[in-house]
Amino acid sequence: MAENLGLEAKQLTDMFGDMVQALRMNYYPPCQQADKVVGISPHSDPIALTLLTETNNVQGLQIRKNGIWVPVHAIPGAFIINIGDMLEIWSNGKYKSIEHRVVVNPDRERLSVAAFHAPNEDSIIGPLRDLVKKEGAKYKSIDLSNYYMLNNTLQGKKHANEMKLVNATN
Ligand SMILES: O=C(O)CCC(=O)C(=O)O
Ligand SMILES: [Fe+2]
Repeated sequence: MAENLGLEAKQLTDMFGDMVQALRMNYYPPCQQADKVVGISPHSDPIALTLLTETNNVQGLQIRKNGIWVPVHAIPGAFIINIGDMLEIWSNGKYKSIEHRVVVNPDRERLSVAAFHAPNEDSIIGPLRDLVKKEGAKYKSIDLSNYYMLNNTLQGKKHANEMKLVNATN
């Protein structure tokens, strides 16, 4: 991913410092009125990178592409990799975090495990210096504790959008 940005791999991996990994297990009971509810509201993950697995192979994850909800057909047993808001910010907007939601199934329960990857607490969240030199910063730089204090509701791409500088073009 770093090479694709014209950087050395180390420049991106160094951003994680002593990396933090957090696991979330999600359980979505079946719902007879599945079309009237959501399993998880639309959001992007505020961290850097998510590895996700649908443990009982029931689909339900959808990503928002060009304003349209697209179902993810995961290969059974494979990880789904989602880019989080931090990677969008570090890459100065070259990588976009993915907005996603989960719909429920009328007949079957669904289980998933998400492994979130983020830097340790003394990190600064902001665009990588070499990218800023070339193209100017499109996002603010703030320390991690303040970053996590940004409104943490599940509401679209909250963190990425709040970090965006007003004059940035994309
Ligand atoms: O259950 C899923 O497939 C997605 C869960 C999710 O988006 C999350 O835990 O942040
Ligand atoms: Fe998520």
